[in-house]
Amino acid sequence: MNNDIEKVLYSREEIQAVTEKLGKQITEEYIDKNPIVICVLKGAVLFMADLAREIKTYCEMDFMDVSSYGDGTKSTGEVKIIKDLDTPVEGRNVLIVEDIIDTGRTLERLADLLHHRKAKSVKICTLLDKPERRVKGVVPDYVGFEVPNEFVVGYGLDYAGRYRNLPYVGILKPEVYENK
Ligand SMILES: O=P(O)(O)OC[C@H]1O[C@H](OP(=O)(O)OP(=O)(O)O)[C@H](O)[C@@H]1O
Ligand code: HPA
Ligand SMILES: [Mg+2]
Repeated sequence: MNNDIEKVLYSREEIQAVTEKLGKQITEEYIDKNPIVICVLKGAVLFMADLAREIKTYCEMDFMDVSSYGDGTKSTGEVKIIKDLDTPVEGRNVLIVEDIIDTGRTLERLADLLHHRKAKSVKICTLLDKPERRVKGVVPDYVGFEVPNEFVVGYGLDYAGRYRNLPYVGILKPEVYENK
């Protein structure tokens, strides 16, 4: 599995350090606000699990399964909601946790939906931001790292369902997906 990686971009230690920093900022901002922290499945699951332990104030967690990449490396353009939230968001402060913002389509769809449901505030925390590929005007409030315009995997991010379990984020060798 490690042989399919061209280059490690962020090590486990670097991810841990940035997650602690983001957790501190989020803790300060959300003290006494009891936010609903929403994990966007499946990619954000590892980041959510680590970030949540760095949020040192009351919060609730919920999960939403959204998919637009299927098994490929290109956005299909269609954002499918596979599992919705269990918690009503009306009047609540909501923090969306993502692994990556790429075209911005997923986040735009989600943020619109939460505003439509009358959330009091909607903010976004993403481990990775790939601004070069943006087609929608989504601007995250908390960002771990800005990544180059490459298909990255690991620490939750997949190609065709694989590599989510890598403890680091790396660039996948193009031959891995070009030979498909
Ligand atoms: O900004 P965008 O171009 O919309 O891309 C970002 C989204 O794409 C990935 O999800 P994916 O659809 O692959 O689902 P997954 O998390 O289950 O892998 C990623 O986890 C983000 O949710
Ligand atoms: O670079 C990426 N890697 C994995 N999944 C993704 N979903 C959007 N961009 C990416
Ligand atoms: Mg994916």
